[in-house]
Amino acid sequence: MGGVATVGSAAGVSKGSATRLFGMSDTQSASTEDAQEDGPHSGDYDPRASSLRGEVEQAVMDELLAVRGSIDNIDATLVYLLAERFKATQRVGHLKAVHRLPAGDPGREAAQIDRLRRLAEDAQLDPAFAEKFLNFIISEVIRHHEAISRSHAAKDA
Ligand SMILES: C=C(O[C@@H]1C=C(C(=O)O)C=C[C@H]1O)C(=O)O
Repeated sequence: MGGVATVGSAAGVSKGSATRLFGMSDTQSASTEDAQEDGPHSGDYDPRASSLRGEVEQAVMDELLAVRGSIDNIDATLVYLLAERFKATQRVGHLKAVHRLPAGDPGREAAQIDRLRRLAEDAQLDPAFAEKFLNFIISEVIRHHEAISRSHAAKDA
């Protein structure tokens, strides 16, 4: 089986979401195909939604909206990255279920947390936050692995 696919190809990134993912301008990403304003599932998302409208000067609002454009790009990227990570961990879950291995691997987790804390320090991110975030994800992964293991055991019964 091949390795984990790249974020874009695996997630089926359209022109609209590529625009957001990689910060391209509309003209950079434009093609002769149908011009798509939004990504595949952005629905009626309003990037200008705010409770501050009318409360702040227009120039401040404009700057806020510009920065929020970057925040939206980053959030979209995070969703695709997390989706890709969960695809990989689901594969681990099936492997563990087939070979009757425990859902969690505390030794691996300790090494990951140690590494991520150091990476966070390098990146000027709060290491305690990085640890909490990883633990949050891992606990969800373990929940998935337990479910995979149960359904695998039920099939055998
Ligand atoms: C994905 C795995 O299963 C669990 C989840 C982990 C993770 O999300 O990184 C790490 C270790 C395990 O507790 C694994 O063992 O590699």
